[in-house]
Amino acid sequence: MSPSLDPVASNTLVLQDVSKTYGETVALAKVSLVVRPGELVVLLGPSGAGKSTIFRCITGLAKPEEGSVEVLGQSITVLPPAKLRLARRDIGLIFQQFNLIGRLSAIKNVLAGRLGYVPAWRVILRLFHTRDRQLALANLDRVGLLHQAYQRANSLSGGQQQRVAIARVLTQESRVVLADEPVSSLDPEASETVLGILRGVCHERGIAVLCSLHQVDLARRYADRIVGLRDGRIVYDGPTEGLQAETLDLIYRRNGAKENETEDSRLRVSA
Ligand SMILES: Nc1ncnc2c1ncn2[C@@H]1O[C@H](COP(=O)(O)OP(=O)(O)OP(=O)(O)O)[C@@H](O)[C@H]1O
Repeated sequence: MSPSLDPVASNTLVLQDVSKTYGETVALAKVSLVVRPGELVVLLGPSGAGKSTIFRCITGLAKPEEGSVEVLGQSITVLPPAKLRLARRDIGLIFQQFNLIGRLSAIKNVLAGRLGYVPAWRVILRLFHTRDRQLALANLDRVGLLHQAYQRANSLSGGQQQRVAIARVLTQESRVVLADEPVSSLDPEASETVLGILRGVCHERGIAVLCSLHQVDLARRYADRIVGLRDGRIVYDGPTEGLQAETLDLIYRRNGAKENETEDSRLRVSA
């Protein structure tokens, strides 16, 4: 079924035939994918495959030459700047390097998730409503950090900082979350904790999560669905069980797999 014809997906994240080039480099070639509410989709692909470009197209930071990107039914590719800013409120971002303000407490970082909702003067004076503070505390509790709410962010471990970043997107009340290599700088134990929480909140709150990873074993264990990207093209879209050696060869082009796969050689399994 074409992604845009799926009635559930029309309400979350839909990319259809998205192409993006940088000079001679084809970063994305006719990429179509859907992330539904409460679904954690992991993007796998070697360096340069186009994962970050997908994220930039979804947030409107990169403009595709062709195709459309829809977030919660709004077409990001054609929104005027003021409306794009509003639409971005629905897109929570989780980065490899956490992007917290280190000298501020965990709760102040989490409250930053409300910035799109409160007037600028309240932000400058740091006057958040009680409801916002309660929401921030509840979300810190959800990620297991309530007792560290007033600790400076830069005194927390990497795993704890990433959990603060998750609490921030929950406080933003984003219905779409993009996580760009969220565990790349974490040790194995913290990686498991962070991905477990991300999957938990995705399922509990019906958030559509698109998450890029470089660790195939983690993708297998935490994803609801895998999208494999190679040279800007989707070469696999299907369940985690389909991530066998043959599929990994296609994504990572190992064992002498051909340099130029044709359209027919792509493996596309419906989820
Ligand atoms: N601003 C840019 N200018 C020129 N080329 C770019 C730019 N951004 C990305 N590219 C190119 O587009 C292709 C896709 O890059 P992208 O960063 O999306 O890959 P990636 O899968 O996120 O890689 P990584 O896993 O290393 O982060 C690469 O060939 C890259 O060099």
